[in-house]
Amino acid sequence: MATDFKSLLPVIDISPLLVKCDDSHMMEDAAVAEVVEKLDRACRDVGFFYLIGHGISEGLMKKVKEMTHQFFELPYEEKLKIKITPAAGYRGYQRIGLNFTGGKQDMHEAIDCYKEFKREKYGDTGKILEGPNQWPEDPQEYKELMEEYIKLCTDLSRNVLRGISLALGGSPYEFEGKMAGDPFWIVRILGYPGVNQENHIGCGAHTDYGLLSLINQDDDKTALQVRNLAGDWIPVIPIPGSFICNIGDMLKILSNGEYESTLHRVINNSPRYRVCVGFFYETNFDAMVEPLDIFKEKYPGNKTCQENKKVVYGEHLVNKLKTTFANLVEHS
Ligand SMILES: N=C(N)NCCCC[C@H](N)C(=O)O
Ligand SMILES: O=C(O)CCC(=O)C(=O)O
Ligand SMILES: [Fe+2]
Repeated sequence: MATDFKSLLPVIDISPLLVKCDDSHMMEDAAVAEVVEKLDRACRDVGFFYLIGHGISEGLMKKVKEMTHQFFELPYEEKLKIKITPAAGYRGYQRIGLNFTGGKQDMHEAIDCYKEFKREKYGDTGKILEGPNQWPEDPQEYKELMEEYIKLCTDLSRNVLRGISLALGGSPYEFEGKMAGDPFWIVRILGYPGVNQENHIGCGAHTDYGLLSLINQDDDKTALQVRNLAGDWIPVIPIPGSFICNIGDMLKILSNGEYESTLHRVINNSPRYRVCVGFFYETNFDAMVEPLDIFKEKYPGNKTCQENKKVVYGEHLVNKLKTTFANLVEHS
């Protein structure tokens, strides 16, 4: 059963897997097999882990956060130039309190971005997300930096998922091809004001929606919390240069419930402003997601998941958007 942990999340050095990630016999390498074993333990016990040795430079990760701080420090009117609206495909800047989780306002502001796609590519389901991303003009190099960063995070996520696919007992490629050969992605650029007496929930308890999340958070504040089976909230103390990785709802379904998407929330108790950039690697937007045959065979005991779960990823995302932005109307 997942989420049975007490304190520190596991730390996984993924570098041996990255060296061999294009070799279909990667599991024959002892160092790769060791990484895969660690991924299995982490995904089974916690659903969250620190990722190190991932090949994205600490300099780039820092620059992304520094520029994000610069953006959120701009005057409100300036930020509103890229305001999120339904007409803009729910892409762009949202003020503090616009995002709802579990029916409550979240104390964060954000820029939401989604992979861009051709109009009508995903029919009626995809329509509400159509539109180009809205990048700020200030800081000037932000768009370019983020596009480079997104490319690196996409490649890294695919490779980490090869390890997770092996960890579940599949080939390295169970989360590619039909399911995620054309992976959708989400980027949330998040800013959390320093501690505030009234409501200090930066982001309420939720699970992430897709396959794998890569969280790049400020090094000097602890705000993210992960819930274990006992119901305790475990703080995720930052490790500089690491990503926090966690499993999303689609991976839970595809794995036939063998791995779970773990609940987490954010409370910035520091007096200082915190930023975090979340990259969310998802299945294909139009994938019909249900437990994979191979994992139904391997884990036949997991009946609840098999019986209840079958969802088109894009519909899952759009449903989440509708509750998250129930207050967002054209003229707000
Ligand atoms: N793509 C991700 N992970 N987004 C999470 C956003 C925060 C939770 C959201 N308001 C909700 O209610 O789901
Ligand atoms: O701010 C964080 O550390 C995590 C944010 C988060 O959980 C999310 O956007 O899904
Ligand atoms: Fe999350």
